Amino acid sequence: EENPSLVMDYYKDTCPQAEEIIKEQVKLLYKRHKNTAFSWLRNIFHDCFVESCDASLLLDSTRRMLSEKETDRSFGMRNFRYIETIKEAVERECPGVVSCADILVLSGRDGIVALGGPHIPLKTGRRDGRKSRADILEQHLPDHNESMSVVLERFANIGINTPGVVALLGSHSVGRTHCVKLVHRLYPEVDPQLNPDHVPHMLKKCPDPIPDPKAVQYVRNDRGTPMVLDNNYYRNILDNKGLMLVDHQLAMDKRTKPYVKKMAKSQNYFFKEFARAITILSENNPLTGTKGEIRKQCNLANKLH
Ligand code: HEM
Ligand SMILES: [Ca+2]
Ligand SMILES: [Ca+2]
Repeated sequence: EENPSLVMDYYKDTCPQAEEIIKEQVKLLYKRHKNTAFSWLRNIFHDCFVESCDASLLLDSTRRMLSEKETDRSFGMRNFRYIETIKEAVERECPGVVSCADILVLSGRDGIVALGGPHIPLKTGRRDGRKSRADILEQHLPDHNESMSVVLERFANIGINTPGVVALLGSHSVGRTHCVKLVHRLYPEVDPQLNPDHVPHMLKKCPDPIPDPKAVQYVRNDRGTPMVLDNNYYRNILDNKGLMLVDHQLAMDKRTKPYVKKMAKSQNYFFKEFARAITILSENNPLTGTKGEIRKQCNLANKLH
């Protein structure tokens, strides 16, 4: 078949331990560096949303092409070297069998669990792309102060509806945002839409209108439960404590606000919509069958002979 679909447990005959090994590695890494779980979750968005879940995100720059990782939209992304740790563990057991694209998605799934989120059964069988998609990345990934209309439209393009978008942005219930992405809300004057109780904290964390690019200055996305993927994000944004403009808009826009309120009230509803949307995102336009390849190392396309 030309375009086989993703299936549950694709590796059951070729590498039955694959999902178990990935889960174990995600747990071990999480013990040492809690923020790896944030990265695995964010990776699903940045890889899958730009045309395809093909691990193009993980490729290093070459002489001919800029990596996706090095674009401004990928600002702050981290822990890529630990994806190689997971890949190496899988390769030791089953060399050349499991794609980086599947490892990226499954580590994201297991990262969500580490953060207290739902367990989401996901299909596998993705293969790895051979080229960076940095050139078209901005056509897909919204900017942090994009309008809600653009955001909703871009997600609709891959089949994710409004409650799905609201749920996915709940990922900003964990992790951090660097001051470079926030200073426009603080200087030259403070955005009057920001909760005045939240402003001193933000000013303390981001004291310079032009942050020193080398200083690691950031604000935690959710001051209440920064390490937990929960519905506290929705309470924050309803309380005008959303850091990015997109977060704030989500609680203001009449199309999204009803879902924000519903998710603020019900963690169950948030998790249900989140699981549904992650599933759609993770199945966006994968390479299957004979397309692409199984990379040996996640940061490099294989050498062709
Ligand atoms: C309109 C859509 C979105 C925009 C504009 C956006 C933008 C951003 C920005 C600017 C940051 C801060 C990066 C930094 O300064 O270090 C961030 C962090 C993060 N985003 Fe998003 N995001 C969006 C949707 C998503 C989605 C759909 C997910 C997951 C499925 C996600 C997961 C995360 C996570 C986990 C972090 C924290 C990363 C860390 O602490 O290392 N985001 N996002
Ligand atoms: Ca990709
Ligand atoms: Ca939280």
